[in-house]
Amino acid sequence: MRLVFVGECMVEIAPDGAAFRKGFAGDTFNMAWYARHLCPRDWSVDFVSAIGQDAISDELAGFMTAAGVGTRHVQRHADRTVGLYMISLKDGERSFSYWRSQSAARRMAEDGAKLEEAFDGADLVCLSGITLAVLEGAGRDTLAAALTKFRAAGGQVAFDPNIRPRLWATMDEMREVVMRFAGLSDIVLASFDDEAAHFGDGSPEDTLARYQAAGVTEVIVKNGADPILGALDGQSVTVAPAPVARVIDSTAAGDSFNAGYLVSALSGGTMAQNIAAGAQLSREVIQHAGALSPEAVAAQALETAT
Ligand SMILES: O=C(O)C(=O)C[C@H](O)[C@H](O)CO
Repeated sequence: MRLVFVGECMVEIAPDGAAFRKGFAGDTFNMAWYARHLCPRDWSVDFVSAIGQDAISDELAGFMTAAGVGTRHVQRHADRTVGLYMISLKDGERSFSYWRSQSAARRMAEDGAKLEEAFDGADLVCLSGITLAVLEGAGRDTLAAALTKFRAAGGQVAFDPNIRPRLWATMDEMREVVMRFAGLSDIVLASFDDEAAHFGDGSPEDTLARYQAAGVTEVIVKNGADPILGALDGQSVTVAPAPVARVIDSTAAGDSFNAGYLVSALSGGTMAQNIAAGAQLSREVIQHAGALSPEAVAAQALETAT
């Protein structure tokens, strides 16, 4: 299997006791990182993005490579560098501050031929609403064309709308772009609180129905600590996640869920198994600080083995 994730990875400044810890993260990279840790060794996981040519960009590229995520399709731009974000925590619930308006990643979809080359031969291409929000110029159209070609050749597209209002010029634009790319996707992994707040959905079933109406065959509606709803080809399931005594940092809850779900699905799991795999990893991740947690991966492996 070959999995390709498209998006932006930034420097992450995460609270660590009274100090802060520097890391690297960004929603689709988080998915790639967790997928790489979960999937069989002979699968490949690649990241498509753009970074700079400075020291911090070199460090980021080295971090990706060390994690086993392929950087062959990460472009390097001399006149830009990587974005940065900081996590603030209140009772375990995260909020973000961003310094990314000029990041290199905004230029990742300038060249359609490069995208097509990156997607060629992949089984799954995964992107998010954040990927779309940051693209400059004609990037969205270029990406849409490459995804269309990839699907026509038999590939599957997974999409998490991951709505970050501050990254969009207007909410109308966000809604239009999210529904356009949902229409180019086979799998949508949505979060009910975002969808309720920005699309006015009254229930997870409303979210499911809206994406099904856009032509998506596989829809998952995550819902925090509440039951997760999934539907594939008209059959739906609901899975209740196990409760967590204390949430330390909810950053990457949805990203890790997606990784667990997608690796399980590509391994031939049933929808209920795939949702359970996603929920189990996400449960570990929110009990650790920062987006990327080797401890959460280790705890997940232990739980799976026992
Ligand atoms: O908010 C973003 O753009 C990020 O990618 C930062 C976080 O790692 C991500 O949101 C967690 O899901």
